Amino acid sequence: MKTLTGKDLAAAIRARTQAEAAAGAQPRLAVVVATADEASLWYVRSIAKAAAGVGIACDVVDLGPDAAPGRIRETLAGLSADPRVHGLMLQTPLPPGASAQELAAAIDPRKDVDGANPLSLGRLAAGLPAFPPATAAAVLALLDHYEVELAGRRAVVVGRSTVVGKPLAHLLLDRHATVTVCHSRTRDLAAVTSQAEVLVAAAGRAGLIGAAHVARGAVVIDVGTNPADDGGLTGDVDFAAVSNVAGALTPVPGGVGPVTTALLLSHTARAANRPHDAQEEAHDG
Ligand SMILES: NC(=O)C1=CN([C@@H]2O[C@H](COP(=O)(O)OP(=O)(O)OC[C@H]3O[C@@H](n4cnc5c(N)ncnc54)[C@H](OP(=O)(O)O)[C@@H]3O)[C@@H](O)[C@H]2O)C=CC1
Ligand SMILES: Nc1nc(=O)c2c([nH]1)NC[C@@H]1CN(c3ccc(C(=O)N[C@@H](CCC(=O)O)C(=O)O)cc3)C=[N+]21
Repeated sequence: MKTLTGKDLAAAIRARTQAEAAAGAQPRLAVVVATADEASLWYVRSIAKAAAGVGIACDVVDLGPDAAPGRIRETLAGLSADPRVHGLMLQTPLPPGASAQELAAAIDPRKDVDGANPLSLGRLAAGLPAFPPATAAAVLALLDHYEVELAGRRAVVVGRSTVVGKPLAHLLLDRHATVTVCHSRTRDLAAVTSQAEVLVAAAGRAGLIGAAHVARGAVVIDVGTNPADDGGLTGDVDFAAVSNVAGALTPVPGGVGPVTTALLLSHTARAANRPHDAQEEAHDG
């Protein structure tokens, strides 16, 4: 069994991003936060730290866990219109009553480095240039880095969220995989996932994927980041059990997570240097 770590790939992406960031005006990423969720705040701190390391300015705009949806929307609209800001992301979760899907429509698609605006997902689905969510892009980047063949192969994604499962299904389809998406209403999950040659777990349920869910030799990517009893993080995959069956498996931590952060910054550098790259037809002018 091969362990597919993300650390070296993340470092390579950061090095490339640093060079790209140094090539033009300093890129700036704004992260809007309206939560007290510890995992989410950890991610924000790690984005800010990694940004500093590659020469990208990062503004964290913390509106507090009680922010009204209108206030979040106005903040996003203001940052969308601010020419100093190249990348803009709205952190989830959000306060009760605030819809990420609705609010993300206020993010200028050219600055939508985490692919959250419904326009970005629509363009992705239509095969048009757009920034995919950094997490979905990280899964593809890991598969490419380890030269995992996708064309013609059976891929199964567990999870259908707008940030991970859905965009990932489109990215895999684009690469000519035969894609099945599972969710909480899927009957006999193991019967479906054990057909996968490439299995991606993005359900947010610790240990959901056990040995019986995995075909011998399959490549398994674990997107889950669940709080563990020891205060650390654990994935959706039972690592010990599945490592006896899978051909290759990503660890948590140290797998998809670091690549996600690196790609968010890479998208920001690209948005700064080539603002029309991702959204050629979304805006005229
Ligand atoms: N490493 C990284 O960079 C990132 C990691 N994550 C992690 O990935 C995981 C998923 O995140 P996210 O997509 O936002 O989560 P959501 O809660 O939004 O979505 C979870 C999905 O999994 C499905 N699901 C839940 N339970 C089961 C089950 N028992 N069997 C089958 N499907 C199930 C849900 O089905 P239904 O639609 O029917 O409810 C839903 O589609 C989380 O652990 C999160 O922390 C997220 C973003 C980035
Ligand atoms: N709009 C939005 N987009 C997101 O992508 C998003 C979000 N909101 N809200 C929160 C979740 C969570 N998330 C993580 C990213 C990286 C790590 C990561 O790098 N984790 C380290 C380990 C961290 C540790 O050990 O504590 C690792 O996996 O190696 C974790 C979690 C992105 N999220």
